[in-house]
Amino acid sequence: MTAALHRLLEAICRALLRTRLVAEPPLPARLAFVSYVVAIDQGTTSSRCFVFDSAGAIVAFDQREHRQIFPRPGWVEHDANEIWHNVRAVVTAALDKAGNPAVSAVGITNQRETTMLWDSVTSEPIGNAIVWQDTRTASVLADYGDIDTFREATGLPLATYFSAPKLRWLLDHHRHTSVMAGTMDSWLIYKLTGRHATDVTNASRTMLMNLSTLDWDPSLLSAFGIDRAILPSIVPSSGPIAEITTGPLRGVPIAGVLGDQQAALMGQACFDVGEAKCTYGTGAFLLLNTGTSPVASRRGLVTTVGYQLAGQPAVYALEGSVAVAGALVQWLRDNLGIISTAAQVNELAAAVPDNGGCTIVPAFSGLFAPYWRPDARGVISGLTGYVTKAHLARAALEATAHQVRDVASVMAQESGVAMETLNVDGGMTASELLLQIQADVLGVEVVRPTITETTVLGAAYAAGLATGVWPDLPTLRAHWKADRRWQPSTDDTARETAAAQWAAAVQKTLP
Ligand SMILES: Nc1ncnc2c1ncn2[C@@H]1O[C@H](COP(=O)(O)OP(=O)(O)O)[C@@H](O)[C@H]1O
Ligand SMILES: O=P(O)(O)OC[C@H](O)CO
Repeated sequence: MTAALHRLLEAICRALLRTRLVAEPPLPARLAFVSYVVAIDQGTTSSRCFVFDSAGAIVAFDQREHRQIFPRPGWVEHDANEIWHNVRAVVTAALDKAGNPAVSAVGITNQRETTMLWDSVTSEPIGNAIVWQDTRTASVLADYGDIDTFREATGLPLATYFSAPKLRWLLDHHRHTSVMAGTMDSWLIYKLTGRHATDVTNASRTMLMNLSTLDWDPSLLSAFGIDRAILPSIVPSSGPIAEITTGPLRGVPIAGVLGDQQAALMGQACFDVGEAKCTYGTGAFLLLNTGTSPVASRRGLVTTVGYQLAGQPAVYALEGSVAVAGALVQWLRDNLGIISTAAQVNELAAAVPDNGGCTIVPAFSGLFAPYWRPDARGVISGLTGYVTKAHLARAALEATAHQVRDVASVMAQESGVAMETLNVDGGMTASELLLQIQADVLGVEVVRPTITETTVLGAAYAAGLATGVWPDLPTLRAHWKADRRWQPSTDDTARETAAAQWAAAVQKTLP
Protein backbone atom coordinates (compact mmCIF):
# COMPACT_ATOMS: atom_id res chain seq x y z
CA MET A 1 0.00 0.00 0.00
CA THR A 2 1.45 3.40 -0.92
CA ALA A 3 1.95 6.23 1.55
CA ALA A 4 -0.64 8.29 -0.33
CA LEU A 5 -3.23 5.51 0.05
CA HIS A 6 -2.33 5.19 3.76
CA ARG A 7 -2.96 8.89 4.19
CA LEU A 8 -6.26 8.77 2.34
CA LEU A 9 -7.55 5.80 4.37
CA GLU A 10 -6.47 7.37 7.60
CA ALA A 11 -8.07 10.71 6.72
CA ILE A 12 -11.38 8.94 5.92
CA CYS A 13 -11.27 7.01 9.21
CA ARG A 14 -10.53 10.12 11.22
CA ALA A 15 -13.32 12.04 9.49
CA LEU A 16 -15.77 9.21 10.27
CA LEU A 17 -14.64 9.07 13.89
CA ARG A 18 -14.90 12.83 14.27
CA THR A 19 -18.45 12.87 12.93
CA ARG A 20 -19.30 9.79 15.04
CA LEU A 21 -20.58 7.89 12.00
CA VAL A 22 -18.73 4.86 13.31
CA ALA A 23 -18.08 3.75 16.87
CA GLU A 24 -14.46 4.19 17.96
CA PRO A 25 -12.75 0.77 17.61
CA PRO A 26 -9.94 -0.32 19.95
CA LEU A 27 -6.57 1.29 19.26
CA PRO A 28 -4.75 -1.53 17.43
CA ALA A 29 -7.64 -2.23 15.05
CA ARG A 30 -8.10 1.46 14.28
CA LEU A 31 -4.45 1.74 13.27
CA ALA A 32 -3.83 -1.67 11.75
CA PHE A 33 -3.26 -0.30 8.25
CA VAL A 34 -0.53 2.14 9.23
CA SER A 35 3.10 1.23 9.78
CA TYR A 36 5.18 4.31 10.62
CA VAL A 37 6.07 5.34 14.15
CA VAL A 38 7.30 8.80 15.15
CA ALA A 39 9.61 9.24 18.15
CA ILE A 40 10.44 12.57 19.77
CA ASP A 41 13.63 12.80 21.85
CA GLN A 42 13.70 15.88 24.03
CA GLY A 43 17.37 15.71 25.15
CA THR A 44 19.57 17.94 27.29
CA THR A 45 21.25 19.64 24.34
CA SER A 46 18.69 19.25 21.57
CA SER A 47 15.24 18.07 20.53
CA ARG A 48 14.96 15.50 17.76
CA CYS A 49 12.22 13.78 15.84
CA PHE A 50 12.69 10.46 14.03
CA VAL A 51 10.32 8.62 11.72
CA PHE A 52 10.75 4.82 11.86
CA ASP A 53 9.30 2.18 9.57
CA SER A 54 8.00 -1.15 10.83
CA ALA A 55 11.42 -2.78 10.32
CA GLY A 56 12.75 -0.35 12.95
CA ALA A 57 14.77 1.52 10.28
CA ILE A 58 15.15 5.32 10.31
CA VAL A 59 13.18 6.94 7.47
CA ALA A 60 13.90 10.59 8.33
CA PHE A 61 14.87 12.84 11.21
CA ASP A 62 15.37 16.45 12.22
CA GLN A 63 17.13 18.07 15.17
CA ARG A 64 17.41 21.50 16.86
CA GLU A 65 19.65 22.59 19.71
CA HIS A 66 18.31 24.83 22.47
CA ARG A 67 20.13 27.27 24.75
CA GLN A 68 21.87 26.12 27.92
CA ILE A 69 21.21 28.91 30.41
CA PHE A 70 23.80 29.28 33.21
CA PRO A 71 22.53 32.18 35.41
CA ARG A 72 25.06 31.44 38.20
CA PRO A 73 27.81 28.90 38.93
CA GLY A 74 26.16 25.50 39.39
CA TRP A 75 22.79 26.62 37.95
CA VAL A 76 21.54 25.20 34.64
CA GLU A 77 18.18 26.15 33.12
CA HIS A 78 16.17 25.57 29.94
CA ASP A 79 13.45 27.72 28.40
CA ALA A 80 10.49 25.31 28.12
CA ASN A 81 8.81 27.45 25.45
CA GLU A 82 11.96 27.34 23.30
CA ILE A 83 11.93 23.54 23.69
CA TRP A 84 8.23 23.34 22.78
CA HIS A 85 8.80 25.45 19.63
CA ASN A 86 11.80 23.29 18.69
CA VAL A 87 9.78 20.11 19.18
CA ARG A 88 7.03 21.41 16.90
CA ALA A 89 9.60 22.43 14.29
CA VAL A 90 11.48 19.11 14.27
CA VAL A 91 8.25 17.11 14.08
CA THR A 92 7.09 19.10 11.05
CA ALA A 93 10.51 18.90 9.38
CA ALA A 94 11.00 15.16 9.99
CA LEU A 95 7.50 14.36 8.68
CA ASP A 96 8.14 16.51 5.59
CA LYS A 97 11.43 14.72 4.91
CA ALA A 98 9.64 11.37 5.26
CA GLY A 99 6.99 12.44 2.73
CA ASN A 100 4.29 12.90 5.39
CA PRO A 101 3.38 9.21 5.77
CA ALA A 102 0.43 8.03 7.84
CA VAL A 103 1.70 7.57 11.39
CA SER A 104 0.34 4.88 13.70
CA ALA A 105 1.74 6.07 17.01
CA VAL A 106 4.05 8.55 18.69
CA GLY A 107 6.67 7.81 21.34
CA ILE A 108 8.25 10.43 23.56
CA THR A 109 11.57 10.17 25.36
CA ASN A 110 13.23 12.92 27.34
CA GLN A 111 16.01 14.22 29.51
CA ARG A 112 14.97 13.04 32.95
CA GLU A 113 14.64 14.88 36.29
CA THR A 114 14.56 18.35 34.64
CA THR A 115 11.62 19.99 36.43
CA MET A 116 9.30 22.85 35.57
CA LEU A 117 6.05 24.60 36.46
CA TRP A 118 3.39 25.87 34.11
CA ASP A 119 0.11 27.70 34.40
CA SER A 120 -2.88 25.41 33.92
CA VAL A 121 -5.02 28.26 32.56
CA THR A 122 -2.61 29.83 30.05
CA SER A 123 -0.43 26.71 29.44
CA GLU A 124 2.60 29.02 29.74
CA PRO A 125 5.77 28.05 31.65
CA ILE A 126 6.29 29.70 35.04
CA GLY A 127 9.99 30.57 34.99
CA ASN A 128 12.66 28.39 33.41
CA ALA A 129 12.96 24.64 33.89
CA ILE A 130 15.68 23.56 36.35
CA VAL A 131 17.91 21.07 34.53
CA TRP A 132 19.05 17.76 36.06
CA GLN A 133 22.67 19.00 36.22
CA ASP A 134 21.72 22.02 38.38
CA THR A 135 23.20 22.00 41.92
CA ARG A 136 21.41 25.06 43.41
CA THR A 137 19.66 22.87 46.02
CA ALA A 138 22.91 21.48 47.49
CA SER A 139 22.77 23.72 50.54
CA VAL A 140 19.19 22.69 51.50
CA LEU A 141 19.47 18.92 51.01
CA ALA A 142 20.43 18.35 54.63
CA ASP A 143 17.04 19.83 55.66
CA TYR A 144 15.38 16.73 54.20
CA GLY A 145 17.65 14.08 55.74
CA ASP A 146 20.84 12.24 54.91
CA ILE A 147 21.87 10.56 51.68
CA ASP A 148 19.92 7.36 52.52
CA THR A 149 16.71 8.89 53.93
CA PHE A 150 14.58 8.17 50.83
CA ARG A 151 16.62 5.31 49.34
CA GLU A 152 14.36 2.46 50.46
CA ALA A 153 11.17 4.09 49.16
CA THR A 154 12.60 5.57 45.96
CA GLY A 155 15.85 3.70 45.15
CA LEU A 156 17.56 7.11 45.00
CA PRO A 157 20.19 8.82 47.15
CA LEU A 158 19.22 12.29 48.36
CA ALA A 159 20.99 14.45 45.74
CA THR A 160 20.52 17.67 43.79
CA TYR A 161 20.10 15.51 40.66
CA PHE A 162 16.51 14.38 41.30
CA SER A 163 13.30 16.37 40.83
CA ALA A 164 11.83 16.79 44.33
CA PRO A 165 14.31 19.38 45.68
CA LYS A 166 14.12 21.27 42.35
CA LEU A 167 10.31 21.29 42.51
CA ARG A 168 10.37 22.58 46.08
CA TRP A 169 12.76 25.35 44.99
CA LEU A 170 10.48 26.33 42.09
CA LEU A 171 7.38 26.44 44.30
CA ASP A 172 9.22 28.55 46.88
CA HIS A 173 10.43 31.04 44.28
CA HIS A 174 7.35 31.35 42.04
CA ARG A 175 4.26 32.04 44.11
CA HIS A 176 1.41 31.32 41.72
CA THR A 177 -2.12 29.97 41.60
CA SER A 178 -3.21 27.36 39.02
CA VAL A 179 0.18 25.61 38.96
CA MET A 180 0.99 22.35 37.22
CA ALA A 181 4.31 20.62 37.70
CA GLY A 182 6.17 18.04 35.70
CA THR A 183 9.21 16.82 33.84
CA MET A 184 9.81 17.37 30.11
CA ASP A 185 7.66 14.39 29.09
CA SER A 186 4.68 15.80 31.02
CA TRP A 187 5.19 19.24 29.49
CA LEU A 188 5.19 17.85 25.95
CA ILE A 189 2.29 15.46 26.56
CA TYR A 190 0.30 18.38 28.00
CA LYS A 191 1.09 20.70 25.09
CA LEU A 192 0.35 17.99 22.52
CA THR A 193 -2.78 16.45 24.07
CA GLY A 194 -4.02 18.48 27.05
CA ARG A 195 -3.55 15.46 29.38
CA HIS A 196 -1.33 15.83 32.46
CA ALA A 197 0.57 12.53 32.57
CA THR A 198 4.04 11.09 33.06
CA ASP A 199 5.32 7.56 32.68
CA VAL A 200 6.57 5.34 35.45
CA THR A 201 10.26 5.61 34.44
CA ASN A 202 10.21 9.41 34.57
CA ALA A 203 8.22 9.36 37.81
CA SER A 204 10.85 7.05 39.32
CA ARG A 205 13.39 9.90 38.99
CA THR A 206 11.36 12.48 40.91
CA MET A 207 12.03 11.13 44.43
CA LEU A 208 8.26 11.39 44.96
CA MET A 209 7.22 7.98 43.58
CA ASN A 210 7.37 4.83 45.65
CA LEU A 211 9.33 2.20 43.75
CA SER A 212 7.07 -0.64 44.93
CA THR A 213 3.60 0.92 44.61
CA LEU A 214 4.54 2.87 41.43
CA ASP A 215 2.43 5.76 42.74
CA TRP A 216 3.12 9.14 44.39
CA ASP A 217 3.99 8.37 47.99
CA PRO A 218 2.14 10.42 50.67
CA SER A 219 5.17 10.43 53.00
CA LEU A 220 7.49 11.66 50.24
CA LEU A 221 4.98 14.35 49.16
CA SER A 222 4.76 15.47 52.78
CA ALA A 223 8.57 15.50 53.23
CA PHE A 224 8.94 17.92 50.30
CA GLY A 225 5.64 19.77 50.91
CA ILE A 226 4.22 18.90 47.49
CA ASP A 227 0.47 18.85 46.76
CA ARG A 228 -0.41 15.73 44.80
CA ALA A 229 -2.95 17.75 42.75
CA ILE A 230 -0.20 19.61 40.86
CA LEU A 231 1.49 16.36 39.74
CA PRO A 232 0.66 14.33 36.62
CA SER A 233 -0.94 10.91 36.71
CA ILE A 234 1.53 8.03 36.33
CA VAL A 235 1.02 5.69 33.36
CA PRO A 236 2.91 2.65 32.00
CA SER A 237 5.77 3.32 29.52
CA SER A 238 4.00 1.47 26.73
CA GLY A 239 0.23 1.84 26.34
CA PRO A 240 -2.29 4.35 24.98
CA ILE A 241 -1.87 7.70 26.75
CA ALA A 242 -3.78 10.35 24.78
CA GLU A 243 -4.48 11.51 21.23
CA ILE A 244 -2.56 14.50 19.87
CA THR A 245 -4.84 17.48 19.29
CA THR A 246 -2.54 19.90 17.48
CA GLY A 247 -0.07 20.10 14.58
CA PRO A 248 0.72 17.61 11.82
CA LEU A 249 0.32 14.59 14.16
CA ARG A 250 -3.22 15.60 15.14
CA GLY A 251 -5.33 12.49 15.82
CA VAL A 252 -2.34 10.18 16.36
CA PRO A 253 -2.04 8.57 19.83
CA ILE A 254 0.95 9.01 22.09
CA ALA A 255 1.46 5.38 23.09
CA GLY A 256 5.03 5.25 24.46
CA VAL A 257 6.85 7.44 26.99
CA LEU A 258 10.14 6.74 28.75
CA GLY A 259 13.04 8.64 30.26
CA ASP A 260 15.86 8.67 27.74
CA GLN A 261 18.18 6.24 29.50
CA GLN A 262 15.40 3.70 30.00
CA ALA A 263 14.39 4.20 26.36
CA ALA A 264 17.94 3.34 25.33
CA LEU A 265 17.70 0.14 27.42
CA MET A 266 14.68 -0.79 25.28
CA GLY A 267 16.32 0.38 22.06
CA GLN A 268 19.30 -1.88 22.80
CA ALA A 269 16.82 -4.75 23.38
CA CYS A 270 18.06 -5.32 26.97
CA PHE A 271 14.89 -7.21 27.86
CA ASP A 272 16.47 -10.02 29.91
CA VAL A 273 17.87 -9.91 33.43
CA GLY A 274 21.62 -9.22 33.29
CA GLU A 275 21.55 -7.30 29.98
CA ALA A 276 23.09 -3.82 30.13
CA LYS A 277 23.92 -0.81 27.99
CA CYS A 278 25.79 2.47 28.37
CA THR A 279 24.55 5.64 26.64
CA TYR A 280 27.04 8.46 26.03
CA GLY A 281 25.34 11.85 25.56
CA THR A 282 25.65 14.98 27.68
CA GLY A 283 26.21 12.56 30.57
CA ALA A 284 26.81 8.81 30.49
CA PHE A 285 24.41 6.27 31.95
CA LEU A 286 25.02 2.54 32.48
CA LEU A 287 21.80 0.56 33.08
CA LEU A 288 21.47 -3.12 33.97
CA ASN A 289 18.12 -4.94 33.68
CA THR A 290 17.44 -6.57 37.08
CA GLY A 291 13.97 -8.01 36.32
CA THR A 292 10.64 -7.50 38.05
CA SER A 293 12.01 -6.91 41.56
CA PRO A 294 13.97 -3.78 42.46
CA VAL A 295 17.56 -4.50 43.58
CA ALA A 296 18.84 -2.15 46.29
CA SER A 297 22.31 -0.67 45.86
CA ARG A 298 24.68 -0.38 48.81
CA ARG A 299 27.57 1.21 46.92
CA GLY A 300 26.18 4.29 45.21
CA LEU A 301 24.16 3.05 42.24
CA VAL A 302 20.54 4.09 41.65
CA THR A 303 17.58 1.69 41.60
CA THR A 304 15.11 2.77 38.97
CA VAL A 305 12.21 1.57 36.81
CA GLY A 306 13.50 0.25 33.45
CA TYR A 307 10.13 0.12 31.70
CA GLN A 308 6.56 -1.07 32.15
CA LEU A 309 4.38 -2.47 29.39
CA ALA A 310 0.64 -1.87 29.94
CA GLY A 311 -0.94 -4.56 32.09
CA GLN A 312 2.42 -6.07 33.06
CA PRO A 313 4.68 -5.72 36.08
CA ALA A 314 7.40 -3.08 35.94
CA VAL A 315 10.93 -4.15 34.99
CA TYR A 316 13.59 -2.54 37.18
CA ALA A 317 17.19 -1.54 36.53
CA LEU A 318 20.35 -0.63 38.41
CA GLU A 319 21.91 2.55 37.07
CA GLY A 320 25.33 4.18 37.24
CA SER A 321 24.79 7.87 36.43
CA VAL A 322 27.72 10.02 35.22
CA ALA A 323 26.81 13.73 35.04
CA VAL A 324 29.42 14.93 32.54
CA ALA A 325 30.53 13.04 29.42
CA GLY A 326 29.85 14.84 26.10
CA ALA A 327 29.25 18.00 28.16
CA LEU A 328 33.02 18.18 28.67
CA VAL A 329 33.54 18.11 24.90
CA GLN A 330 31.01 20.96 24.65
CA TRP A 331 32.93 22.83 27.35
CA LEU A 332 36.19 22.49 25.37
CA ARG A 333 34.27 23.89 22.40
CA ASP A 334 32.15 26.63 24.01
CA ASN A 335 34.16 27.73 27.06
CA LEU A 336 37.81 27.10 26.07
CA GLY A 337 37.36 27.39 22.29
CA ILE A 338 40.09 24.80 21.57
CA ILE A 339 37.77 23.01 19.12
CA SER A 340 34.99 24.41 16.98
CA THR A 341 32.90 21.24 16.60
CA ALA A 342 32.44 18.30 18.95
CA ALA A 343 33.89 15.91 16.36
CA GLN A 344 37.18 17.86 16.30
CA VAL A 345 38.00 16.61 19.78
CA ASN A 346 38.91 13.29 18.17
CA GLU A 347 41.34 14.71 15.57
CA LEU A 348 43.03 16.67 18.32
CA ALA A 349 43.18 13.75 20.76
CA ALA A 350 44.47 11.38 18.06
CA ALA A 351 47.45 13.68 17.44
CA VAL A 352 49.09 12.51 20.71
CA PRO A 353 49.69 8.96 21.98
CA ASP A 354 48.66 9.70 25.60
CA ASN A 355 47.44 12.44 27.98
CA GLY A 356 50.96 13.80 28.67
CA GLY A 357 50.41 13.25 32.41
CA CYS A 358 47.27 15.40 32.64
CA THR A 359 43.87 14.28 33.97
CA ILE A 360 40.55 16.13 33.82
CA VAL A 361 37.80 15.29 36.32
CA PRO A 362 34.73 17.23 35.10
CA ALA A 363 32.82 17.52 38.39
CA PHE A 364 30.76 20.42 37.01
CA SER A 365 27.62 19.22 38.84
CA GLY A 366 29.53 17.73 41.73
CA LEU A 367 30.15 14.01 41.28
CA PHE A 368 27.24 11.61 40.67
CA ALA A 369 27.53 7.80 40.99
CA PRO A 370 29.13 6.20 42.86
CA TYR A 371 30.40 9.20 44.88
CA TRP A 372 27.29 11.46 45.24
CA ARG A 373 29.29 14.53 46.25
CA PRO A 374 27.50 17.77 45.24
CA ASP A 375 30.39 19.69 46.80
CA ALA A 376 33.02 18.23 44.42
CA ARG A 377 34.40 20.68 41.85
CA GLY A 378 36.23 19.89 38.60
CA VAL A 379 40.02 19.70 38.40
CA ILE A 380 42.69 19.51 35.73
CA SER A 381 45.69 17.88 37.38
CA GLY A 382 49.24 17.09 36.23
CA LEU A 383 49.67 20.29 34.20
CA THR A 384 53.23 20.97 33.01
CA GLY A 385 54.69 23.08 30.22
CA TYR A 386 54.67 19.90 28.10
CA VAL A 387 50.84 19.64 28.05
CA THR A 388 49.15 20.86 24.85
CA LYS A 389 45.52 21.25 23.84
CA ALA A 390 45.81 17.83 22.21
CA HIS A 391 46.63 16.28 25.61
CA LEU A 392 43.59 18.09 27.07
CA ALA A 393 41.38 16.67 24.31
CA ARG A 394 42.67 13.17 25.05
CA ALA A 395 42.18 13.66 28.80
CA ALA A 396 38.59 14.76 28.09
CA LEU A 397 37.79 11.50 26.30
CA GLU A 398 39.57 9.51 29.02
CA ALA A 399 37.48 11.28 31.68
CA THR A 400 34.33 9.72 30.24
CA ALA A 401 35.93 6.27 30.01
CA HIS A 402 37.18 6.38 33.63
CA GLN A 403 33.85 7.58 35.00
CA VAL A 404 32.10 4.71 33.21
CA ARG A 405 34.69 2.29 34.63
CA ASP A 406 33.95 3.61 38.13
CA VAL A 407 30.25 2.79 37.83
CA ALA A 408 30.83 -0.45 35.89
CA SER A 409 33.06 -1.87 38.60
CA VAL A 410 30.47 -1.10 41.31
CA MET A 411 27.79 -2.67 39.13
CA ALA A 412 29.85 -5.85 38.71
CA GLN A 413 30.32 -6.05 42.50
CA GLU A 414 26.63 -5.48 43.27
CA SER A 415 25.18 -7.73 40.59
CA GLY A 416 27.83 -10.43 40.92
CA VAL A 417 27.99 -10.51 37.11
CA ALA A 418 31.41 -9.84 35.56
CA MET A 419 31.01 -7.69 32.46
CA GLU A 420 32.25 -9.38 29.29
CA THR A 421 30.95 -6.91 26.73
CA LEU A 422 29.73 -3.32 26.98
CA ASN A 423 26.89 -2.33 24.62
CA VAL A 424 27.19 1.37 23.84
CA ASP A 425 25.11 4.03 22.10
CA GLY A 426 24.40 7.80 22.09
CA GLY A 427 25.78 10.85 20.29
CA MET A 428 29.27 10.55 21.75
CA THR A 429 29.76 7.03 20.37
CA ALA A 430 30.47 8.73 17.04
CA SER A 431 33.93 8.99 18.61
CA GLU A 432 35.67 5.73 17.70
CA LEU A 433 38.73 6.90 19.64
CA LEU A 434 36.58 7.14 22.78
CA LEU A 435 35.34 3.58 22.26
CA GLN A 436 38.92 2.25 21.90
CA ILE A 437 39.92 4.15 25.05
CA GLN A 438 36.83 2.72 26.79
CA ALA A 439 37.80 -0.87 25.83
CA ASP A 440 41.35 -0.20 27.11
CA VAL A 441 40.25 1.39 30.39
CA LEU A 442 37.65 -1.32 31.13
CA GLY A 443 39.56 -4.30 29.74
CA VAL A 444 36.40 -5.60 28.03
CA GLU A 445 35.02 -5.63 24.51
CA VAL A 446 32.91 -2.61 23.50
CA VAL A 447 30.10 -3.15 20.94
CA ARG A 448 28.23 -0.45 19.03
CA PRO A 449 24.96 -1.40 17.25
CA THR A 450 24.04 -0.28 13.73
CA ILE A 451 21.47 2.15 15.16
CA THR A 452 23.16 4.30 17.83
CA GLU A 453 19.98 6.40 18.17
CA THR A 454 18.69 3.81 20.64
CA THR A 455 16.94 6.42 22.76
CA VAL A 456 14.43 7.34 20.08
CA LEU A 457 14.31 3.75 18.89
CA GLY A 458 13.26 2.65 22.40
CA ALA A 459 10.49 5.27 22.49
CA ALA A 460 9.31 4.12 19.06
CA TYR A 461 9.35 0.49 20.23
CA ALA A 462 7.22 1.38 23.30
CA ALA A 463 4.68 3.20 21.10
CA GLY A 464 4.69 0.52 18.38
CA LEU A 465 4.23 -2.34 20.86
CA ALA A 466 1.15 -0.61 22.28
CA THR A 467 -0.45 -0.13 18.86
CA GLY A 468 0.28 -3.46 17.21
CA VAL A 469 3.07 -2.28 14.89
CA TRP A 470 5.30 -4.86 16.62
CA PRO A 471 3.77 -7.91 18.32
CA ASP A 472 6.31 -8.61 21.07
CA LEU A 473 9.79 -8.12 22.51
CA PRO A 474 11.46 -11.00 20.58
CA THR A 475 10.46 -9.27 17.33
CA LEU A 476 12.22 -6.13 18.52
CA ARG A 477 15.29 -8.07 19.64
CA ALA A 478 15.63 -9.44 16.09
CA HIS A 479 16.17 -5.85 14.84
CA TRP A 480 19.40 -5.45 16.90
CA LYS A 481 22.60 -5.79 14.87
CA ALA A 482 26.23 -5.12 15.83
CA ASP A 483 28.02 -2.49 13.77
CA ARG A 484 31.56 -2.52 15.22
CA ARG A 485 33.50 -4.05 18.12
CA TRP A 486 36.57 -2.70 19.95
CA GLN A 487 38.94 -5.03 21.86
CA PRO A 488 41.25 -3.92 24.70
CA SER A 489 44.72 -3.10 23.29
CA THR A 490 46.56 -2.44 26.58
CA ASP A 491 47.70 -4.77 29.36
CA ASP A 492 46.64 -4.92 33.02
CA THR A 493 49.66 -2.91 34.22
CA ALA A 494 48.89 0.03 31.93
CA ARG A 495 45.23 -0.18 32.95
CA GLU A 496 46.03 -0.12 36.66
CA THR A 497 48.48 2.79 36.27
CA ALA A 498 45.84 4.83 34.42
CA ALA A 499 43.19 3.94 37.03
CA ALA A 500 45.51 5.07 39.86
CA GLN A 501 46.19 8.40 38.09
CA TRP A 502 42.42 8.88 37.73
CA ALA A 503 41.64 7.95 41.37
CA ALA A 504 44.26 10.43 42.62
CA ALA A 505 42.69 13.21 40.51
CA VAL A 506 39.18 12.36 41.79
CA GLN A 507 40.43 12.85 45.36
CA LYS A 508 41.52 16.38 44.41
CA THR A 509 37.93 17.33 43.44
CA LEU A 510 36.72 16.85 47.04
CA PRO A 511 36.92 19.75 49.47
N1 LIG B 1 32.06 13.05 17.21
C1 LIG B 1 31.94 13.29 18.52
N2 LIG B 1 32.97 13.07 19.36
C2 LIG B 1 32.86 13.30 20.69
N3 LIG B 1 31.74 13.76 21.28
C3 LIG B 1 30.69 14.01 20.49
C4 LIG B 1 30.72 13.79 19.09
N4 LIG B 1 29.52 14.12 18.57
C5 LIG B 1 28.75 14.52 19.63
N5 LIG B 1 29.46 14.46 20.77
C6 LIG B 1 28.97 14.81 22.13
O1 LIG B 1 27.81 14.06 22.35
C7 LIG B 1 26.81 14.85 23.02
C8 LIG B 1 25.52 14.79 22.23
O2 LIG B 1 25.02 13.49 22.29
P1 LIG B 1 23.45 13.25 22.37
O3 LIG B 1 23.25 11.78 22.49
O4 LIG B 1 22.82 13.97 21.25
O5 LIG B 1 23.18 14.00 23.74
P2 LIG B 1 21.88 14.45 24.55
O6 LIG B 1 20.84 13.38 24.33
O7 LIG B 1 22.40 14.50 25.96
O8 LIG B 1 21.43 15.80 24.09
C9 LIG B 1 27.33 16.27 23.10
O9 LIG B 1 27.65 16.54 24.46
C10 LIG B 1 28.58 16.28 22.23
O10 LIG B 1 29.61 17.03 22.84
O1 LIG C 1 19.85 14.23 27.66
P1 LIG C 1 20.80 13.15 27.99
O2 LIG C 1 20.88 12.09 26.95
O3 LIG C 1 22.16 13.66 28.39
O4 LIG C 1 20.24 12.40 29.28
C1 LIG C 1 20.14 13.07 30.49
C2 LIG C 1 19.60 12.14 31.53
O5 LIG C 1 18.30 11.75 31.27
C3 LIG C 1 19.71 12.74 32.89
O6 LIG C 1 19.27 11.83 33.85
